[in-house]
Amino acid sequence: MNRCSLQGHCQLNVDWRPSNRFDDPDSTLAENIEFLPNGEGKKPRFTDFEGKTSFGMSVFNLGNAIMGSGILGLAYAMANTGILLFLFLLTAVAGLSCYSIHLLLKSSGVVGIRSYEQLGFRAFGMTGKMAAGIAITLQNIGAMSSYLYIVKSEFPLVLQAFLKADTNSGEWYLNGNYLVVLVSLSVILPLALMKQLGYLGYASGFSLSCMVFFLSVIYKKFQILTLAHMFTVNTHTAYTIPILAFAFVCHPEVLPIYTELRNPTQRKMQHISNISILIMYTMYFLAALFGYLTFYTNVEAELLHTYSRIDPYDTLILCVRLAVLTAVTLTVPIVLFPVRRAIQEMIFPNKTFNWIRHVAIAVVLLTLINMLVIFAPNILGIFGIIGATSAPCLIFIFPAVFYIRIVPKDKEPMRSTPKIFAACFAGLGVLFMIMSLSFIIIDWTTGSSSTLGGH
Ligand SMILES: NC(=O)C[C@H](N)C(=O)O
Repeated sequence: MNRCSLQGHCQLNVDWRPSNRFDDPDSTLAENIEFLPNGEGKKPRFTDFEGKTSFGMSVFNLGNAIMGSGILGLAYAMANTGILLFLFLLTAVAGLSCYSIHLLLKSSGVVGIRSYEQLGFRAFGMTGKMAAGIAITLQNIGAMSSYLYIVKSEFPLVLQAFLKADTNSGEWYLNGNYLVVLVSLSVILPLALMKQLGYLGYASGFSLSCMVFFLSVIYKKFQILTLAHMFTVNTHTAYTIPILAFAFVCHPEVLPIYTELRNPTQRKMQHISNISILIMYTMYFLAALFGYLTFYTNVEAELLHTYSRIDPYDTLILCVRLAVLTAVTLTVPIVLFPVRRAIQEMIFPNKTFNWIRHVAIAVVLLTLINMLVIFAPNILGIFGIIGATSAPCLIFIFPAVFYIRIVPKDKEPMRSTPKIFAACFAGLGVLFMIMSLSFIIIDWTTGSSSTLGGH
C-alpha cells in the first residue's frame, strides 16, 4: 500500500486524520503524504518517502527560492522610506515570514500532509485546494516571467558590450527574444526536468554565490554622503510593503523542500527556513543600502537600470548584470516545481508519478512563460495585481486560516493565544492586500506607473 508518487507524495497506511476535517474523497490517493506514528508511540515519523536532501542543500534551495527579482526593487524601497524605517519594515516582514512558515509546518504536522494544496483541502475542501493551487500558480508564473524578462532585456546589452558589437548590427544573438528561448531550452528546461527539487542544490548554491558577487561589486561603488535619509515618507513609501512581501515569498517551496529533506522533523525544517530567511534578510539589507548609497533619490524601481544608465560599459557593472542574470535564471526551475505540483493536484489528482506528465507540464509552462515575455511584455503589469493579491494570500492569509481550521479545537480552542495570533495575522494579510491593490489602482488612474516588487 505504501506507494510513493508525485515528488515524494506517498500513501498512508495508518490514518489518524481528525474526524471533523474535510476528508479527501479518495483517502488512498497518492497525493496524501502522511506521517506514521512509529512503533514505540514516539513522535510521528514520515516513513514512506525517504528524503535524501541534506540540511545545507535545503538551505541553498530555500534561499534560492526566496531570492529573485525582488532584490532589485529594494534600493528603491529604501530611497522612499529612509534607512531606519526600511530596516524596521524589512525586519518585520522577515519575522512574519518565519512565523507563517511555522504555521504551515505546524498544520502540516497535525494532519501529516506536506503539500500546500492538500492543507487547503483539509481546511476548506475543494475550495481551499483550488485557492492554494491557483495562488501558487499565478504567483510563481508572475515571478518566473519577471526573471525571464530580465534575461530578455539585460542579456542582449551585456553580450553586445562584451563583444563590442554595434548597437544596430542586427545579429540574432543580440535579440532578446531568441536569447530567452535559448536560455530556457539550454539551462532552465534540463533543470526543471529533474525528478526532485533536491537535485537543484548545487545550482542554487551557484545562484546564491552570483548574488554575493553582485553585492560585493555594488559595495565597491557606494559612497556615504550626508544626504542619506534615516527616515522619510513620500507618496512612494506605500510600495515598500508589497515590494518586501514579494521579496520574501518562498512559501510554495517550503513543503516540497520539507518532503525531500533527509531525516525530516518540523524543528529541522523551521531551522532551515530561519537560516535561509536570515541570510536573505542580511543580503537584502546590504543590497538596498549599497544601491541607495550609490544613487540616493535617483535610484529607479529596478536597480540594474540605474547602474546601466550611469555607466553601461563599465566591465565590473557588466559582470554584475551577468551575475544577476545567472542568479535569476537558476531560480526559475526552483519556482517551477511547486507550480507543476499545483497543476498536477488540481488537474490530475489521484495520479502517481509519471515522467511524460512531469516533462509535458514543464514544457507547457515554459512555453507559456516564454510567449508572455516575448509577445506580451505589457501584460507583465497585470502581475503587479497578481503579486498584490497572491503574495499576501500565500504568506499571511492561507497559512493562518488553514492553521485555525486544521489544528483541532480540543487541542487549541478558538480563543487560545496561538489561534488569536493566527487570526490577527490573517487580518494583517487582508489589510496589506487592500493597501497594495488600492495603490495600484491609484497609480493606474493617475497614470504614474511603478514597479511592484520586481514585476
Ligand atoms: N519566489 C517568489 O515568488 C519571488 C521571490 N521571493 C523574488 O524575490 O523574486
